[in-house]
Amino acid sequence: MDHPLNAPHLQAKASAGLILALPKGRILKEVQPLLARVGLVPGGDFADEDSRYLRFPTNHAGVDVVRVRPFDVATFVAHGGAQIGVCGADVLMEFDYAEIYAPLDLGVGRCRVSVAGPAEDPVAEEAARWSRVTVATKYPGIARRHFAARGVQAEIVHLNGAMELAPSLGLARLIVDLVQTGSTLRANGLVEREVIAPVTSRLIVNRTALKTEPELIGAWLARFREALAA
Ligand SMILES: Nc1ncnc2c1ncn2[C@@H]1O[C@H](COP(=O)(O)OP(=O)(O)OP(=O)(O)O)[C@@H](O)[C@H]1O
Ligand SMILES: O=P(O)(O)OC[C@H]1O[C@H](OP(=O)(O)OP(=O)(O)O)[C@H](O)[C@@H]1O
Repeated sequence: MDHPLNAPHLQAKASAGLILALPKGRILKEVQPLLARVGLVPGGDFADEDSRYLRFPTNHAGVDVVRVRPFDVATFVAHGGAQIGVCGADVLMEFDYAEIYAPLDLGVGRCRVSVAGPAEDPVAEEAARWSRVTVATKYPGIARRHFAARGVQAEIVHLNGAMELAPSLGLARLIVDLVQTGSTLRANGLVEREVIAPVTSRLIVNRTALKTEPELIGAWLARFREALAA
């Protein structure tokens, strides 16, 4: 009974099923030390990246972890399939789900979402003054809203990766993508034109779950908050 989460009435609620959605890939690696500090240890085949299992038990009875694509974490949490998740601010901006509350900045997955274009395209520098632009991106919502805010209509080419190829192959004049070191842009002859927003990963919560299980979910939030401060 060392921690409030071990209180029997909360364990009983958790055994009804609390699900934490974690993103596959780079964020999962970066968030593992935080999970360790939180004291949440996924079990089963979780450590095996090749495992075909998608849902894993943890050391807390009734708390399971699901491992999904980073974009899908937000959708699982927004629809209440998972009550808590870890998700990039880029994904939250893209979907803008009203059902998601994002109270904690986890400080990992630090990058930015930016507009980029060919280094040798001087016209791209004047994109802000165009009335229409073509933009290749996996963030159609962010791109459309960003350009619409200044009265520019963006014609979107929706790609799931390798956006950097789009300008040289004639799909679009500009791209909207994540930039960290800038080396992917440089390697593909592009330059960052404009930063749309800084990005870090957030702990996200389904608002309805927080209302119906304030004690249980509030206790987990407190635990993450303490682990971040430690
Ligand atoms: N270069 C980067 N530096 C820091 N954080 C990043 C970087 N690229 C992506 N991220 C963050 O990590 C999250 C997941 O990105 P990642 O590249 O692992 O998956 P993905 O390629 O979007 O997923 P999928 O495999 O489903 O296409 C992004 O939503 C963003 O928040
Ligand atoms: O500025 P940089 O440090 O080069 O980082 C930016 C790159 O990182 C991400 O790709 P990632 O490595 O995740 O590959 P993916 O999009 O193909 O998954 C992003 O989509 C950029 O391409």
